[in-house]
Amino acid sequence: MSKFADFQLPLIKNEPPKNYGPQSVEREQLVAAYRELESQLPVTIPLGVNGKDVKTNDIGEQRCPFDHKKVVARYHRASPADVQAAIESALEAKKEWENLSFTDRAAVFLKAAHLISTKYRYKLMAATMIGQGKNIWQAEIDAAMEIVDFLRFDCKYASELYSVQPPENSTGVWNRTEYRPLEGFVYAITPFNFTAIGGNLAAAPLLMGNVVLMKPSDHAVLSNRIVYDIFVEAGLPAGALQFVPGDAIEVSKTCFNHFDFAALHFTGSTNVFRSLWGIIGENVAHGKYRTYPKIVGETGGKNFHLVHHSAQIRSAVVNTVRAAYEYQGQKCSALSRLYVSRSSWEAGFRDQLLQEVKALKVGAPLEDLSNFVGPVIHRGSFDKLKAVLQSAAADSEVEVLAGGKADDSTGYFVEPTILLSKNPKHDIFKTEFFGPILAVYVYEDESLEEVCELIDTTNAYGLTGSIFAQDRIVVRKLTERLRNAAGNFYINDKCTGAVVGEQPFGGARASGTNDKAGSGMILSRFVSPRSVKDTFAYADSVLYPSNL
Ligand SMILES: NC(=O)c1ccc[n+]([C@@H]2O[C@H](COP(=O)([O-])OP(=O)(O)OC[C@H]3O[C@@H](n4cnc5c(N)ncnc54)[C@H](O)[C@@H]3O)[C@@H](O)[C@H]2O)c1
Ligand SMILES: N[C@@H](CCC=O)C(=O)O
Repeated sequence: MSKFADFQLPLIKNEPPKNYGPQSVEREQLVAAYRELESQLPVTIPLGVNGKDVKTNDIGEQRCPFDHKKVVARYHRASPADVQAAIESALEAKKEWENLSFTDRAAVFLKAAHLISTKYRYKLMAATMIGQGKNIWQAEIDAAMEIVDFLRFDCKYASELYSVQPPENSTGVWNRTEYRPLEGFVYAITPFNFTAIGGNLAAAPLLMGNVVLMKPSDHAVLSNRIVYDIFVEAGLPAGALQFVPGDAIEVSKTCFNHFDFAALHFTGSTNVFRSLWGIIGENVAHGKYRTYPKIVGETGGKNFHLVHHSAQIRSAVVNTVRAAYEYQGQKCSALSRLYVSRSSWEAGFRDQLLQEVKALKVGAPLEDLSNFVGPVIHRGSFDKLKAVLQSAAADSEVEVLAGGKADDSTGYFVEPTILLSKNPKHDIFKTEFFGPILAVYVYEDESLEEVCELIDTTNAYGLTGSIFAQDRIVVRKLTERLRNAAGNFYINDKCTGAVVGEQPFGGARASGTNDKAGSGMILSRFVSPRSVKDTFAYADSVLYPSNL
């Protein structure tokens, strides 16, 4: 592969938001795209193997969470033989894909970003709204802005990584570091809740020259397939990315049993990730793989807001409501435990919080644009959340301050709920519910150290957290004290809404490997660097001076 210049990437900037206000062009175009997609349901989705659509005899259904009778997609499910074929054709495609220059690989993803920002923006948003139950704004920040940002910033970070070269060359020597793609294939498993994350789980390793098998979440097959099609339209060669929806355990088993399995790129729940790590670890112990697979996973959270008595109350309330209830609390970053000082609680926090939460409208995204809270994703989630509400209502240690009801007559709707408890070790402060349920503990103003200890040790997670305080000395102390409690830490802001290029995202402890999606750090997990020493001097004596 000849090289005649060091090309510069175009200036990489965040995708600007559109605002979708009344009478705006973007609102009109989005609604039109939504209606068009709605008229085409159910969409048939084949596998994408070696660049070809493959149909199987095994059909799965993705249903609309706010209207569960409506089938959004009928998707073909891969058998073990289909997955095996996908792996072999990915390994075949690898030779050409990894030998393309970085410029050409980056061009594919910059073009995909452009296509999503323009031609496919509203289609991808509509699929995310109908399939995953997002309202307009939540779809815009995910299926338009964040995915475009991932694709563009990945190119910038990859280019920066490639430029990291050994700082020293002895006389007559040229040292170089080559960032080789992994030997084998990458297996990407996507979550339901972010179209952008699904896209980036495939795109990040692909950009570094890897080939990828993508198993979409059963509840995001439509949006994930549109992303796959966009990558292909942008010039991704056949076979570099294989789209294999199917039984999660079966598809994974075939991947994990393959000698050339080189990396897992996962986003989803903690328990699933732990079990996958166990399977891979066991296989490693039996020498099943060519190389030690990389394991990259972003998982659950039980994220906190800590409101100090010096906090500006109104701002802390507004941020609390948004963080807990946007997208029905189904962001891994969502707020689910609030620790508020008694004086703030009594000086207006409580009343404003209740007033705001009771005013939140619940319903389908386009039925009424003022609906702030939509449906939870599926029957399993609805049943689990309903059981949490029932047990809270019967629990003498818990007071239901707002919400508490659930209705699945048309869609999976759960009321935005506030649970107050005097027991800070209650399960409501420990378990990730992944729904619109906020647990509240009111602490005495003078017990700041005790509350920090609670935040840090009550559960196993370490994903996101925020502190609200105007007193700068307190801000400094809390920032130090809670250093390991969150991988994304916010001061006087909500614990959701990380922006690629601004706040690389991820947490440690039970929340994941903290490789930070939307940064160069994660890209470095998908390469196997080679150090090359190129010597120009001739050797002419075996003995060293010290041997003389
Ligand atoms: N930390 C982050 O960056 C981040 C981002 C988004 C979501 N999440 C987490 O994801 C979870 C919600 O997403 P979800 O409901 O899609 O999670 P999930 O764990 O149920 O599913 C995630 C993916 O794993 C697959 N899967 C499920 N069981 C499997 C098994 N036994 N073997 C192999 N694959 C399996 C699913 O089919 C899906 O594709 C929450 O816990 C949330 O906190 C974390
Ligand atoms: N990056 C998103 C969360 C992604 C997880 O679901 C945020 O910061 O809110």
